[in-house]
Amino acid sequence: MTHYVLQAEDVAIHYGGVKAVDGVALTLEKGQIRGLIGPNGAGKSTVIDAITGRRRLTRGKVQLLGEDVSALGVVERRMRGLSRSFQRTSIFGQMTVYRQIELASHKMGVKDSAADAEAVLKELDLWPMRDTAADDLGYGEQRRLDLGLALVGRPTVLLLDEPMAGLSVKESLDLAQHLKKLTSSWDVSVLLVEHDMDVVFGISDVVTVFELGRVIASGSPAEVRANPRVREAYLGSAA
Ligand SMILES: Nc1ncnc2c1ncn2[C@@H]1O[C@H](COP(=O)(O)OP(=O)(O)OP(=O)(O)O)[C@@H](O)[C@H]1O
Repeated sequence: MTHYVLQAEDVAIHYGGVKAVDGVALTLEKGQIRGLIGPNGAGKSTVIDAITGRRRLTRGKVQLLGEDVSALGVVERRMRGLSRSFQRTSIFGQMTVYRQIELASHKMGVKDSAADAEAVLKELDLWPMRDTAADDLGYGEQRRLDLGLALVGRPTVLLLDEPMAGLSVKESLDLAQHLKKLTSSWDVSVLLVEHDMDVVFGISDVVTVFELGRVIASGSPAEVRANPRVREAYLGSAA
């Protein structure tokens, strides 16, 4: 039997009559990247909110390392290794790269926050910029710093909502390579919501496609790309 790091079962989030997410099942294995794609309003961000605890489940269950965390809040889930980064950067412009990562680590209660910060910054190739104020970093580096904030305390699962938004092709590629590396060097499992199809199909081990709050396809990148329903509903004939 497969031991999933993350398992969401029959997850539903309804806003009054709007079924933003309805009966979704998702799993992540250790070190796996699952790409989550679908048209605007399909429910991708909502499912991330459901898994992190930002939105209360209308129905369903979320398990982290085999434990039901559905009743826990965002902070408790984060402490147990369920981390996320946001679409918009959450860094402090005037603070140095090192200081904000170390502070985030300290706030999470990590005992040796200095060692934690150093490991995060080295992993993301930000160590040489540790004394630079965030405002003085390039945009791609700021995004890596954002990712760094999500990595303090060595999370097991990382949920990313459009991490490539606004990045150049080169910057996206660079971030994608860092993500891929993290899954092997840190054993992190990643749920990646992203509109950049080259990135999603390039680095995901499995891809899930949403439409109107439901999963319409799931499988290897090649299987999903070849799925007629996906091509019709989302990828278009150019895929
Ligand atoms: N707070 C809310 N109240 C009511 N409806 C909401 C709320 N938040 C989201 N929705 C609706 O839920 C559905 C799913 O939205 P969601 O933002 O999860 O989609 P998405 O796939 O992440 O879209 P995008 O790719 O544009 O970010 C949409 O119909 C949206 O209008």
